[in-house]
Amino acid sequence: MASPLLRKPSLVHEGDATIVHQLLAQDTGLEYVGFKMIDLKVKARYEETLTDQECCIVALTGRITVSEGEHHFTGIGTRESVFEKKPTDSVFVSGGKQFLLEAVTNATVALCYAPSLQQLPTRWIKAGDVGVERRGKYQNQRMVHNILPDSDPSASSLLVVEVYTEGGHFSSYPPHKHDQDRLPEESFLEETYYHEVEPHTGFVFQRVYTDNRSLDETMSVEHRDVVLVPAGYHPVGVPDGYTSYYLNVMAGPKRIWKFHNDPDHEWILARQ
Ligand SMILES: O=C(O)C[C@@H](O)[C@H](O)C(=O)CO
Repeated sequence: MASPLLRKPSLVHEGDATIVHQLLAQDTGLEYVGFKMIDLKVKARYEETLTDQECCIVALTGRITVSEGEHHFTGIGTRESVFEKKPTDSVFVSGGKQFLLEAVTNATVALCYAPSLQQLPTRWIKAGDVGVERRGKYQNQRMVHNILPDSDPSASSLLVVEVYTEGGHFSSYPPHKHDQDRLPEESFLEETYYHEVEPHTGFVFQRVYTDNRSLDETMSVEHRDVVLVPAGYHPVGVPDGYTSYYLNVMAGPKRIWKFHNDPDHEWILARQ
């Protein structure tokens, strides 16, 4: 039986847009994180009015114009494939506002949602301002694009990152979790993983498990699948020959990413 945490692309046509994923509270049971993935053909338009959620619009591939009120960010987006491995542009919009997307080329756009706790200015998060971070060693090396990290005060509850993991490597590893609101040791954050794999016929493995194993799901994840992480450790392993990309959205009661490593595997970090 398929895991309830693994969501396959659904391809629902809505006007000019194809909704590849729509994972809102009613679809997932998540309280804080929402996610949509949308494909737009050139010249297609997609409009949305935010209520109590803020949104980070990530120009995943292709070029789009994003308009909100008097703001027009024209032709933003930097890549034709996420596997060009360069940062892209995003736009942050607070709750209560309306935005319009117009595709300048064929485009794929991620809409990342979390509760809007404060009205904040609409902001173009420029590709050039996205922090690129290399983490880990040996087969634990991976590259992270920090689109909306907790050090950036542009959002009230959203956190957004992209991660690249080469074949034969693990990321989100050693396994860590952030499912207890007990700062300063750990924060409570739900998380979604939107995965892409190059070549697209590939797959990765993701395990989501808690200390007492009341949750313990190991999933074969394919190109464009989403994995929900309501709680627990959530490592990703990539088979040889394939490259993994994922986009993470995180949110919880406090906008701090403070994770707790699985003590059984934390020794990985201490290797010389
Ligand atoms: O460092 C990584 O391998 C990426 C993870 O930190 C990932 O963004 C995540 O699990 C966040 O909680």
